[in-house]
Amino acid sequence: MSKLEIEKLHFAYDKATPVIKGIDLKLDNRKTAIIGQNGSGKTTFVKLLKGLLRPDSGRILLDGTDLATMTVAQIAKRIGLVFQNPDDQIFKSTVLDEVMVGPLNIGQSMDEARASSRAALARVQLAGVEQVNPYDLNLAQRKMVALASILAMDTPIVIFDEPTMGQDMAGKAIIKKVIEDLQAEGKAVLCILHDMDFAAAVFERVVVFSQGHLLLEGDAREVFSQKERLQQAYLDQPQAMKIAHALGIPGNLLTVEEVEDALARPPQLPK
Ligand SMILES: Nc1ncnc2c1ncn2[C@@H]1O[C@H](COP(=O)(O)OP(=O)(O)OP(=O)(O)O)[C@@H](O)[C@H]1O
Repeated sequence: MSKLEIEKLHFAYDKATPVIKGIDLKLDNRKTAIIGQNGSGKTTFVKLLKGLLRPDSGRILLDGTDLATMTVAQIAKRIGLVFQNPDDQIFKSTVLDEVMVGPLNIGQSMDEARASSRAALARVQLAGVEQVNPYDLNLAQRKMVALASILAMDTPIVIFDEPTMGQDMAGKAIIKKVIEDLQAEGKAVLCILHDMDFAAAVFERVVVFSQGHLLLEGDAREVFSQKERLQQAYLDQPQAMKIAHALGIPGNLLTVEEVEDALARPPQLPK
């Protein structure tokens, strides 16, 4: 598995207003969610990881090599970033041509790019729309096209910026499966999310950003159980955990399924 290590990272768009303030983080083999209120620096952080912005100080090591010494092409083969807004990414006039851009850019042959792009479209349930103009699809579908274009590149690290925004239950289920399959394939997955329920249901590790700092990080259950610290970052606990607490169910449950299981068990009588 590819390793991404972030050391004492600092960044400001404008020197007077620092945005990333000394972040240290190592990606490991756990699926990792980044949460944090609007403007806490999440998107800026992942743009730094992808080499789209350069740190003011600190280092990002990709498998031990400083990202600052790598070319855009070298980074593109190793790190895929699915943008929050697909329209920042889409510019071709057919879905297939659009998805093929990334694979062709990183050196896949025409045949390889066509095959990997068709397979990626099938993974996001868009088989059959290859010849459609992406702008004849709705926003949720365009987000899937943008996701497919990154999947087709088969990078060892995949970063998502708000993949579930604007997706219905079916779309979220597709994204959940994609993320779980990527992990099963040995890839590192990092995902910015506002949806605490999705983060709790899908991710093993949660990183909390607050005003450019890393406020909390750890296993999802442990992080989401820290209600007061989350409130400090203007974040809420997952719905299932709040319901479980309201019902007096112990154990900091993360998902509706865990609550259902707890309710189905016979009550524990006090000894
Ligand atoms: N291109 C830019 N130029 C100047 N300032 C920027 C730029 N992009 C973001 N910022 C500022 O940097 C700060 C962090 O923004 P960023 O988008 O990284 O936060 P975020 O946590 O991803 O927010 P959101 O959840 O709303 O996407 C904000 O104050 C934002 O206004």
